[in-house]
Amino acid sequence: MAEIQLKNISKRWGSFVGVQNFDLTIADKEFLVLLGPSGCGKTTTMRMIAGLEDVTEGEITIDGRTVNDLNPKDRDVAMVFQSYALYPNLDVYENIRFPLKVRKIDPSTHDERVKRAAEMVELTDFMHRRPAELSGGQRQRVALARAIVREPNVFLMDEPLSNLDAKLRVSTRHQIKNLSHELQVTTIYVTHDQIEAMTLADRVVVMSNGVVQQVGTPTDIYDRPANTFVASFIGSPAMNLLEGEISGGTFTGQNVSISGLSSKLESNVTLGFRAEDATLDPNGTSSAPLYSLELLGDATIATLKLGGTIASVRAGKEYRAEIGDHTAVHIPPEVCHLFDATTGERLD
Ligand SMILES: Nc1ncnc2c1ncn2[C@@H]1O[C@H](COP(=O)(O)OP(=O)(O)OP(=O)(O)O)[C@@H](O)[C@H]1O
Repeated sequence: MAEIQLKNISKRWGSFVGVQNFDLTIADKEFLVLLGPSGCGKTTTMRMIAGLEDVTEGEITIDGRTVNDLNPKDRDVAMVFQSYALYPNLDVYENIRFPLKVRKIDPSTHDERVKRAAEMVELTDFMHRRPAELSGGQRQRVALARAIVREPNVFLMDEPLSNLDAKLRVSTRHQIKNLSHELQVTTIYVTHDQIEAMTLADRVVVMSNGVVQQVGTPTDIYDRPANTFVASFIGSPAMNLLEGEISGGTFTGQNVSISGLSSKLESNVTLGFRAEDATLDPNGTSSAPLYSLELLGDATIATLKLGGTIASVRAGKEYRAEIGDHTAVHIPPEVCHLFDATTGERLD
């Protein structure tokens, strides 16, 4: 059981703000992902929870106990880093066993615990290899097993997949998802990869410049981004954003006109729509030249020039056209997201 509360925590180095007023309760057994671009404060937040970085302001509690002044080793958290941090001269078995020795856990339990952790990450056949004799994926699994073997209250994972090649990332991601289901331990996972965030998280925290932009389930964040930063960070391709104005329920801008929108708004807005929500429809209301075409196998992404903006539309896998061809596009009003043109905040 481990509920973590971040009570308005901030981190400053001199006048530089790394993390500002982060306020969130992470439920027991929750898998929370901190997502954002490089330098947005994800690792700093995690290091404050681990006790590797002082908190400038605010309070962190784990199960109701304030841990601000507690040593990392007394917080009952296990960390997995992007660099596996294994001991090169110890074999897999001894690497996994290491935290049990350090914590002076009853030696008669070690063998069973190490074997169980190794089995969970499918390392049973590699117990007597040294790290240099393992692939990157296997090394990361040793690091995972070394965290699991401690049976901690909290897992903190900092970009654990980023040193792996694309295929291994996917299989290790599945393994982490499966492990987390099995272990039911509160986990905070840092990544800048939105696919990892969407596939692993119970809730995602999107950060930018040290500030939380939105907290929600992957579906919330995808379907109702709180602002244009989140809208353009989540989703591949990114959400299309068009500058324009709305009046009497009609948006006009970037050579596009869309009717049937909220008639309450009379202002400059940013209109967003996702590639899969628009169609290349011969009866579409707007026409635009094709800028590029990407064949993905299961679909084709057509990129159009809408006024001064490039926008992507997902078309069928058979779709073909020449660059420069004019294509009609249909953007139904019900798929549109509206944001304040100045602040970027969601309006509807
Ligand atoms: N010890 C430090 N002194 C001063 N600034 C720091 C220190 N550690 C981190 N920062 C700054 O704080 C900001 C947040 O860093 P942090 O490592 O948390 O970002 P991140 O989101 O994890 O990025 P990445 O994905 O690149 O790891 C960055 O601008 C970074 O340069």
